[in-house]
Amino acid sequence: MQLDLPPPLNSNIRNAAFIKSSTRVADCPPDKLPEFALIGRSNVGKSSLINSLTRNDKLAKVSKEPGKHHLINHYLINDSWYLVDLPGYGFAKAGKSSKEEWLKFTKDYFIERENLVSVLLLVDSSVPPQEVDKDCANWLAECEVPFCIVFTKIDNRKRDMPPNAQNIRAFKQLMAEEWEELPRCFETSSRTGAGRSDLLGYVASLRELHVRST
Ligand SMILES: Nc1nc2c(ncn2[C@@H]2O[C@H](COP(=O)(O)OP(=O)(O)OP(=O)(O)O)[C@@H](O)[C@H]2O)c(=O)[nH]1
Repeated sequence: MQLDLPPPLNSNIRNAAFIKSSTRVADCPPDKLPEFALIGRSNVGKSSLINSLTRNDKLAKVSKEPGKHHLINHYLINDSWYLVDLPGYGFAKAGKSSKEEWLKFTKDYFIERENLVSVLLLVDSSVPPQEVDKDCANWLAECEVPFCIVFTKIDNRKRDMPPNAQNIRAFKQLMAEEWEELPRCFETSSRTGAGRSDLLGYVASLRELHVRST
């Protein structure tokens, strides 16, 4: 029997453009196109990953100083879907009020944004598991927001830290204590491009499912 499926979407990125920064969900671009949001601790490498995926070093601003941006940044990919950079969480200098603000801000986004297909939760592989990342994963699951885990900086071995592969294993073990099944995990480096095509392929397959279901 021949199944009448749409042709698979191409995972290549041909063009990418910054569209706008929003301070409120209400100000985001119209929610007609599928979108994928990057979230993670401040400095985890969100902007670098956007630049690596799009092969455009100038698209998203890479920062030396953590926790500087408090905006929802929309990038239009191939004129057909969005990559969205959300403010980082868990930066050391943040006071209680800015943490609460972060929670409210991003929670609104997750609840209100109907075209959100999946969150990419970025976890820094160069440091041992951080409680705040596990909390974020649990929080996404509780809110029933689909997400995958993207380990970043696999090239970046810190001298005083355990090897990255060990940190990744430890994070998965920590999650496995509470989760029956782990979400999809990717191991990436924006420096070397490792994991890039796997992640783009996954995003393309989710977009295909999304297109079929709408
Ligand atoms: N070695 C290495 N360094 C990386 C990688 N990705 C990001 N970095 C570095 O990590 C730092 C933070 O990167 P960003 O991409 O600005 O991180 P961010 O999550 O967007 O930061 P905020 O906007 O502060 O939340 C920069 O110094 C990057 O050069 C990577 O794959 N390998």
